[in-house]
Amino acid sequence: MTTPALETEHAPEQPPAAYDAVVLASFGGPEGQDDVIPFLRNVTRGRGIPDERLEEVSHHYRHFGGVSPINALNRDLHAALSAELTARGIETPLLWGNRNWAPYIGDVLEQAHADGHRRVLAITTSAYSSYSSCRQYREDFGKALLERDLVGKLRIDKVRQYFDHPGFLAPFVEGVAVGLGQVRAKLAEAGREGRIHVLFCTHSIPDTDAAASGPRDREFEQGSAYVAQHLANARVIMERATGSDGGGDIDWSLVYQSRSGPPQVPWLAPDVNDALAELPGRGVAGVLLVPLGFVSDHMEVVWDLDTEALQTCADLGLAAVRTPTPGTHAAFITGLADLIAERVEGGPRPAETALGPWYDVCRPGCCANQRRAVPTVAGSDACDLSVNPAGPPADAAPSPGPGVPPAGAPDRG
Ligand SMILES: CC1=C(CCC(=O)O)c2cc3nc(cc4[nH]c(cc5[nH]c(cc1n2)c(C)c5CCC(=O)O)c(CCC(=O)O)c4C)C(CCC(=O)O)=C3C
Ligand SMILES: [Fe+2]
Repeated sequence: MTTPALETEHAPEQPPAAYDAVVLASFGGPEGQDDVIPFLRNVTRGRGIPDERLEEVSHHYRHFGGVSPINALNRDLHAALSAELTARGIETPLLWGNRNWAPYIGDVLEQAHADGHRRVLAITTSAYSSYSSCRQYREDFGKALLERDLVGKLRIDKVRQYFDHPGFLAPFVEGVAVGLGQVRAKLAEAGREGRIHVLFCTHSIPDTDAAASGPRDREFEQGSAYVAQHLANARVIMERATGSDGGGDIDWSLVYQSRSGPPQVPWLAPDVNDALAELPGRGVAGVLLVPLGFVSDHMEVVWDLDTEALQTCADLGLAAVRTPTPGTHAAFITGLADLIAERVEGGPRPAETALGPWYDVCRPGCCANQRRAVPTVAGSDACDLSVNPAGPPADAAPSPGPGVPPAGAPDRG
């Protein structure tokens, strides 16, 4: 018997394989008023989010009857993607499970194993690289395998982060092109003149998570793969959406939203509302809000942008339009099916920025935000359960790099 290597070098690409099932993995959300608090407890367990923040966020959900839009959106996405796979002759069943609400990913994986599946491919509703948007999914898969005694019995691989896949970008290019026309029309209707500014909006994350995003052995703009991926996307989108109509002089910036955590902990800034407040003084009369960080119109979009940020625009006298998320846009569904086909049948790995195509197998320590080694899947980490089926060795903690919080920092499993 050979001892498994601690830092097994996998290629960033994984050869195509005969998967028994594909699992669409998402965040999950409450489905009624009674679910709101249990859901928020699931999300924030052990993560040092202040009670006042939870209280505030609970009102966003209560405002919509305690129902997050996310589960219905995922059911639609699941139906559209299943139909697309079937139409292409890919017979692999598409399952759906969430990290924070039923159907829980652990239950879905356990059932998949009971149904005879041995190797599954995960695809998440998260496009970029960071702890929250990539590694936490890998850790939750690992936890599910450990808790359900499935280590070594069920293998989970993962589709690469698809921030710069053509199918994810196309709906934004279209949205910005159409949206700029809508803002211009609003200004003309009001007989107003002034510049238009495009705000690309994404989820804020702690500065330490931003610095730890992506593989440790690569340098990124602003020291963060998460930030660099958004900036690279914004440039491609602006070029494509404005290239032909002379709008190339339109200013844009990347801004952040939905910050939580204690105020003394630094998170990516500026907040979208603070950025908006600066614009009228710079001669800006119209604003396009582009939800670049999000896959569908879930709570972060319908509350933080459509409710709060659009109100800020109204207060400031800015004409504003929010562009669509990819949702079930045909190009996005085609793109997700292509990403799955890439792993089932092989084929090209398209990417629209110089940063990608991203890794099928995450590099050691990629997006890790704790000193302790947490079991994962779909990586070349020492703690990857497919590399070390016995679980992470005691000395497998990734060496502390930039962004790794000191020992004793809140556990965010
Ligand atoms: C990068 C990122 C994405 C984008 C990528 C992706 O799409 O996956 C995202 C998506 C989402 N975040 C969501 C909801 C929440 N996120 C929270 C808290 C946090 N998010 C974080 C990051 C992200 N989150 C972080 C660093 C925290 C702090 C706590 C921690 O370190 O984990 C909290 C706690 C309360 C609060 O503080 O807001 C809630 C309720 C929902 C569901 C929405 C719905 O119900 O429709 C979705 C899709
Ligand atoms: Fe979140």
